[in-house]
Order: sequence, then structure tokens, then C-alpha cells
Amino acid sequence: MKKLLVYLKDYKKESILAPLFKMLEASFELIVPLVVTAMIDVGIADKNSGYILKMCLVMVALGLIGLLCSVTAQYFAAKAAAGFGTRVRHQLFAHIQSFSFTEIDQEGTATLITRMTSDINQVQSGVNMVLRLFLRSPFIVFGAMVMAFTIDWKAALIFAVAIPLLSLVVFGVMAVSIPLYRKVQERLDKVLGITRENLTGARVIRAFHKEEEEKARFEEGLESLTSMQNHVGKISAFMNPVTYVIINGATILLLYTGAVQVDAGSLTQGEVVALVNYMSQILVELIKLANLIVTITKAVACGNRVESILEIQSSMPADGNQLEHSVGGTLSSDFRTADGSPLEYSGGEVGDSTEQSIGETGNRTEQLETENQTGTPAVEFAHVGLTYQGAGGESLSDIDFSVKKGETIGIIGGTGSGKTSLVHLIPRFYDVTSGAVLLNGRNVREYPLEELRQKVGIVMQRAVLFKGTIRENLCWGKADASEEELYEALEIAQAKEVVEGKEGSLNAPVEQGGKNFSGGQRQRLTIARALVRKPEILILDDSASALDYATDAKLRKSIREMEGSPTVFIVSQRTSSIQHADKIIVLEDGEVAGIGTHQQLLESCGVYREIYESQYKKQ
Ligand SMILES: Nc1ncnc2c1ncn2[C@@H]1O[C@H](COP(=O)(O)OP(=O)(O)OP(=O)(O)O)[C@@H](O)[C@H]1O
Repeated sequence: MKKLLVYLKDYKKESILAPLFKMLEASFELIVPLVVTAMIDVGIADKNSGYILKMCLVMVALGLIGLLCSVTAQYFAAKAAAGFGTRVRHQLFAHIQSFSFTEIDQEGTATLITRMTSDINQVQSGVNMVLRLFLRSPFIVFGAMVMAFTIDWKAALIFAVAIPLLSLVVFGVMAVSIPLYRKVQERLDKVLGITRENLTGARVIRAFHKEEEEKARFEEGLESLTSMQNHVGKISAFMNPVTYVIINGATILLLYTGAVQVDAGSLTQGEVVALVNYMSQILVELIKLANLIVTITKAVACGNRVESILEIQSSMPADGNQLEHSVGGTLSSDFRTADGSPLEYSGGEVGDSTEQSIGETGNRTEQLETENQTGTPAVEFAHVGLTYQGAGGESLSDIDFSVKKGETIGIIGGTGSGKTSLVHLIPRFYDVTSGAVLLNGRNVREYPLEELRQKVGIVMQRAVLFKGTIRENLCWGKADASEEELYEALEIAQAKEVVEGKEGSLNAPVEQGGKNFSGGQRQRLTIARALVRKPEILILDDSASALDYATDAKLRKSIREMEGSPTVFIVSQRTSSIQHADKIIVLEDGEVAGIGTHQQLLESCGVYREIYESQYKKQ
């Protein structure tokens, strides 16, 4: 939490003025009992209505000045807290943007949303409360005690006993309830998690008619939260009766000793009333302080959670300098084959030059030599292995192939065979755990991320559009794309008719998540978005699954004829979508079961033949 406080540094003035004005307000509050004393001892005793009126006006003036101070303090505290909250939100958002898929997987979207929203709100209101009350309450408790001593030290001894006793009860109850408040917060988080999951998955819940189960799950979470809140409530409720017993006991004692002293002529009636007033002020402030401590505890817990996200370092810095440590030192996993032996380079040692192409033994060297005669492979997977963080085993093992510029590669395999994992390694959504992925002969880890992702256009399995217009969505691919470029991309993606069918064409609105478009329309628009930037490598990850066969065929034909001949990876479950590819990679359980053309694989690869036959022959 401490580290978060640096975001208050631009609000130093406000952070000093807010408590200062609050203390000024408190000072005026401490004067009020003295005015009452004067009113009773002079005004009432002398039946001097003019004096009473004057004192009334003084009280009104004190009240007004106090109010002014309080409003000013509130203004500065709110300004500092809101500014602090905005900066933390801004920083956290920017930090989350730097996360790779690994960190996002690790934390989970729901957690990140909670940190960005309710956690920061809680810290912000904590900062506001602290600025206003943290000094004010102790100041009044201490000030009221000092004032009591100045009135009559003997009577004030009752304060000296009552205040520690009151503090013991108030802070004792706090000590017991604060850990319970943490539990309340945890249970509240759980309820919020269920709510978020339900709202985001509302359609699926309806489709599977799971409303009753979900209601029961929500109620269960809610009941657990309520029971904990009731438990804490009961403990906290204990505080009020006990504190009032102490305060009333002290007041009775104060009135009794006061009366004796008034009789003896050593104290006036007004002074006794002032002492009683100070006693009540102390009680109110101690209770406020206790509530403030609860708020601070919650704010610190939330602040720590926000801070823990800020402390996570992205495993993929934007400058792509991940290989530096291997130069002249121990070889990193990137330069090792699956069995751990170092990969040989065609010239010099590993790390000598970032432009060197990877070479290998035996067939691999021959293959690379041949390829080098015709040019460096556009994409190369050199004995690639991938184990996701926290996963038991490898999701990809020893993937080894290369692709020439302009080729179309089909990737096929059963569900969970590793197709998406494989293509995600090209734009470096994840880092390989063994072997290396090379783009134009250069390890993808050596590219600055922006440069790498500029070269690779990927259309994900789930077509996601953002709120705005069609034009704004397409311009994600290239911010300054001309109308002509946008229509060219739309035409290739078979999405021109989608745009023309909407009122406003390119300026037609897109709702959040693109929910005002059909699944197929969304897919075509996301393909167009990837094409606008004319990528060197185009990856279509099962992104034509919602298209009919004819549109899918037209799409593939126009991509093949695209100017600049990008290297295309088509991930598909349908053999019809990939059978014309230059090379097809068949995956099974994260391993390559076969590589070749459609015809070669039909002859040599059992897995491919099985997939093909299940889709065609049986029909
Ligand atoms: N982010 C992740 N964290 C952990 N494991 C993952 C992650 N993504 C995928 N996996 C695991 O890796 C394996 C391969 O998944 P992948 O998504 O690459 O398969 P796929 O062939 O694309 O499947 P599908 O055709 O169903 O999309 C699966 O066992 C999956 O559980």
C-alpha cells in the first residue's frame, strides 16, 4: 500500500490543507462549550438577555466558520482522493496493457476487473476519509481533555479514567472485528465474482436453462456473506451499549462531583455543562475513529491487492530484449533442441548476430541449405516445446517445420491438439519453453513487440469487435488507412456486403462486443481488420468457422491473390478449408502427426485420413 501513496505526490497541497481545515473546524467545535458556559454563568445568571443573544450569535458564527472549514476540507480531500484514484487507475490500466497472455491467464480477467474497479474505489474513499478524519478525531479527544483540565483538574481526572476505558472497549472491539471485516471483504469479492460471471455469461445460462442453479449459487454466496456480516455486526453492536454505559457513568460522576463543587462554590453550573459537553464530544470522536480504522483496514487490504498487480513484471517487455542474457553466457532455452543439446548455427556462435539463421544436424541442415538457396524461411519452428504456466505437461512438443514466404499452411487436428497454441507463438502471445520460433530467420524474441505484431495479422477464434463504428474497428489494423484500403480489405474478407447492408456503411455503429452483428459478419469484419495492415504473416485461427462453404472458398481465393502474397496460416477443423494449402500440419496431442500436402497426407498420415474420411467419405 505504501508504494501507492506516491500517486498522492501531485496533491501535496490538498493533502496538507484538508486535515488542516478539518483541525480548524475541530478547534471551533472545542470553543462551543466555553460559549455555553459563558451564556449560563453570565447571561442566565444575570438574566442578561442581550448577553445571551450575543453569545447565541457567537455560536452561530462559530458554526458557520466551522461549516466553511469543513466544506473547504471536504473539497481538498475529495480533490486529492479523486486525483489519486485517477492516477492509480491510469497506472494500473497501462500496466495491465503491458501484460502478456501469460500474466492475464495467471490473474484472470475477473480479478483484474475487481482490482481496476471496486478495489481502487475502496482505496480512494479510504484516502478521502483519512485526510478528513485521521487528525481531527485524535485532536478533538486530546483537545477536549485539555479543555476539561483547564476548567477543573479534579473533575478532569474522571476524563483521565473514562477515556482509556472507552478506548479499551472501542479498540478491543476493533481488534476482534477487523480480521472478520477482511473475511467479509473476501466473501463480498466472491459474490461480486459470481455476479460478474453471471452477467457476462447471461446468454449461455439462458441457453442451458441454468437460471435456478445460478440463483442457488448466488444465494449460497450471499448467505455466507450475510452470516459473516451479522457476526461482525453483533460484535460491533456490543460497542455502543458498553461505551454508553461508560460515558453515562462518567457523566453521572461528573454531574455529582460538579454539583458538590458548585455547592462549595469552586465550580460554576456553566462549567459543569461544558465538562459534560466535552465528554460527549470525546465519545462521538472515538466512535468515528473506530469506523475510520475499519475503512483504513479495508482500504489497505484493497491497496495491497492493487499493488500486487502493479508489481507483476510483464514476461514480454515491449523492446523484445529477451535474449540478451544468452549472449556470451549460458545458452537460453531458445537455443537448445528438445533434448537439451545446443542448436548449431550456420556461422559463428550463438548470440554472435541476431541475423543468423538457425541450422541443425542431418536432414534439417540439408533442408535449411536448400531453403537458404531460395531465401530465408518466412517462419520457422525449430524443435519448439510449450508448457503453459501452471500446466502439468507440454501442450506442444518438438514442433519442427519451416514455411517459405507466400506459402499457405493449413493446421488441422482434434480439439485440444495444440493448433491455437502453435499459431499464438508466432506473434509471441506466449514464449516457447524450448526450441525457437523464427520470423525471417530472426528469433521472434529479438523483435521489439510492436514491430513483430505489425508484421503478423491474426484473426482469433472468437471474433471480438469494439464499441464505436465499423471504420473505427477496421482502423485498429492501420490508424491512417484510406477509404480505398478499407474497402480493399473488406472485399478480400467478403465483408463488403456486410458494411453496405448497414445504414451509414463504414460509419455504422458497432455495439459493445459487436452484438449487433451476426457471428459470420463479425468474423468477416475481424478478418478485414487484420487485412487492413497488409501483414507479412496472416493467421486465421478457425476464423471462418461461421462462414458457409462458398464464402469460405471465396475468402481463401482472394487471400491467395492478395498483393504482397502474405504467408498464410489457416487453422481449421474442416479439411475443405485447408486441403488446397501448400503444406498441411497435422497435430495430435501437441505433436506433429504429419506434414505434407493433402494428397501426401491422405497416403501417409492416418490421423489426417481419419479426419478427412469422417468429413467426406461417410457423407
Ligand atoms: N492459456 C492456457 N493455459 C493453460 N493451458 C492451456 C492454455 N491454452 C491452451 N491450453 C492447453 O493446451 C492444449 C492445447 O490447446 P489449444 O487451444 O492450443 O488447442 P486447439 O487445438 O486449438 O483446440 P481447439 O480446436 O479446441 O481450439 C489444451 O490441452 C489446453 O488445455
